[in-house]
Amino acid sequence: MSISVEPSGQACGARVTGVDLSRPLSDDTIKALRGAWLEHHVLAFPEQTLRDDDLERFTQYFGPFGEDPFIAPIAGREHVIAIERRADEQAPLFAEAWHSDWSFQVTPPIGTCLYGITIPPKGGETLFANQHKALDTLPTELRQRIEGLVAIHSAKAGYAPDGMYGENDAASDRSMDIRPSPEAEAVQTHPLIRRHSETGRASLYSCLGYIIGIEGMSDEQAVELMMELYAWQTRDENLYTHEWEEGMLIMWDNRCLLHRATGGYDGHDRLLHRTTIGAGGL
Ligand SMILES: O=C(O)CCC(=O)C(=O)O
Ligand SMILES: [Fe+2]
Repeated sequence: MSISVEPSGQACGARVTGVDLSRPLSDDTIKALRGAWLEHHVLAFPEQTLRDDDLERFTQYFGPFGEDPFIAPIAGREHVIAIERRADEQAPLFAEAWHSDWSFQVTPPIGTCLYGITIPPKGGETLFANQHKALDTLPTELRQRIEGLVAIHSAKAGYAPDGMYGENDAASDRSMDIRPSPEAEAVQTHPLIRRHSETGRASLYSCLGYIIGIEGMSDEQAVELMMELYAWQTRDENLYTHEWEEGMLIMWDNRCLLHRATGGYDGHDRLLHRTTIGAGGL
């Protein structure tokens, strides 16, 4: 069996076939997959039949597990969470704001793996925005304004007790096991332009879901600048729309992508299992 990598033709993303992820992979295969991942930023492996053991083994080929706060792991697993929505669920959609996973951490996970178990017949695509491309094409004037700026990230808008998934959400019928905490008030800074820890390529690292301000700027100034930047980061030219299939595993690179969930599948269940890849020594 030889591995085939077929680019999506969009701003990032490739479909990988010719590899069975329910079996241990050779070092050569892992190396080839890592190379393809660094090149395409999102890899999609269709037609896999994976148990959580397989998902965990695959994840660890690329780094140690990340730390996943605020969402309880599924029963019997420390590092697998369920991204879940029932057919009749009325709670606001999870992860609909553009974000890079856990960007409020000191060292956010370099990647995320997501395996499609129950996939609705339509809707529920995951959108990705290539932030190398967004930076490379950024108008010079805007780039000059953000050069050297440092953003303040926090989980509080979502996961503090008074955040989106906190008390306001407590009476909702959300099926995901989200555990808000005062710890979500913590803040962490990251530069708006960052270098990728493996390729050294620069990208934008700005994230609507978690940024709460910019160092040295008033809130009004920061919001205005962030909105201008987001419009550019997520313009059509930078996007890849990922369409799910049951039995498909994807892995994406949080260092150079934003992503978000979409709805459009009311009346259908959706269930995926997720792990994160920590930075380890990177
Ligand atoms: O549900 C989705 O499509 C994406 C959810 C998400 O943001 C994540 O799992 O990190
Ligand atoms: Fe996410």
